[in-house]
Amino acid sequence: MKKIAILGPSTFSEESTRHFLGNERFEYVPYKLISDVFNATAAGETELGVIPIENTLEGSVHLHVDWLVHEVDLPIRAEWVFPIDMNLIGFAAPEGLVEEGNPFAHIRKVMSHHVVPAQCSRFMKQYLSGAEFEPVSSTAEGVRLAATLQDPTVAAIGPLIASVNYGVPVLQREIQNHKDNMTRFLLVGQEAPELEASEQIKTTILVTLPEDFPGALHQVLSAFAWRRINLSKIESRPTKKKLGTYYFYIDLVGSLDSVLLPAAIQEIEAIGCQVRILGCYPSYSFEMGEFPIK
Ligand SMILES: O=C(O)C(=O)C[C@]1(C(=O)O)C=C[C@@H](O)C=C1
Repeated sequence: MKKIAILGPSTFSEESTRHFLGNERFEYVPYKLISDVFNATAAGETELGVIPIENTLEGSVHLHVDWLVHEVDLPIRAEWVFPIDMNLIGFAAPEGLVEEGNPFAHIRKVMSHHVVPAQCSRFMKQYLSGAEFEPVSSTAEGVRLAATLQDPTVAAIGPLIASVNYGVPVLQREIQNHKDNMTRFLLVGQEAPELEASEQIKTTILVTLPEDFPGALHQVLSAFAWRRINLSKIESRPTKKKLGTYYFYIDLVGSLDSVLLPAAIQEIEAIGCQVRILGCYPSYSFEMGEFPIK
């Protein structure tokens, strides 16, 4: 059975991976940090790893993009987009201590993953302004700690699966700013797993522009534009080699097996761009209701 490294246990990473890849075919190995997920996969402890890469409200997780680009050589094998419903998880105020207008005023500390305050800022401002936020390694880790403390003044924000698995009640469901809060996850690894075909294939490339070439980015974009190749994302990141130099991280809708995409890549290489292919992979969305297991 192939192993998949995930941030976990009981995290959104685990919930989303189980949704898309099921419970039977893979063994899920939980790691405390995303850097451990990258390292375990790169070292061959697991064949594959799952990385949260982008959120509706927060945009790209730059740290994870940088790891993928600079620290490891792990091709992208699939991506999926999963709805993220955040829940306030903890213990109700002891009787007599419930403040009028705010049932959560007794909470003095909230623990969760550091990306969470941005996703729940409205609720936190309204109900948890008197609480200190303590970042921990994952949303589920906050719930685990709350379970060990059994202290009504300490709560967590995380997934329902963590509330169930650690036996800490949900105080308020769906506290994220937007109903459609989504996170995009990447499946990475040296070995390609057997997955069901998806209608949507994506290719991710890194492009470094030649120095002193006016209009180079324009030429790169036009190589895709006139072939009607859709860019679903473009982002510049520092090369980390020289101040002021950047590469472009580009997600393209299309396959390397098509005629047009390799031709566009050849064209931009011809003007002196360096191109690194990070992966060509199926993309799954929650709405498709697909389980990409063969
Ligand atoms: O802490 C978790 O539950 C995770 O799986 C990590 C993570 C992230 O890093 O973005 C995944 C989805 C949510 O956006 C919040 C946290």
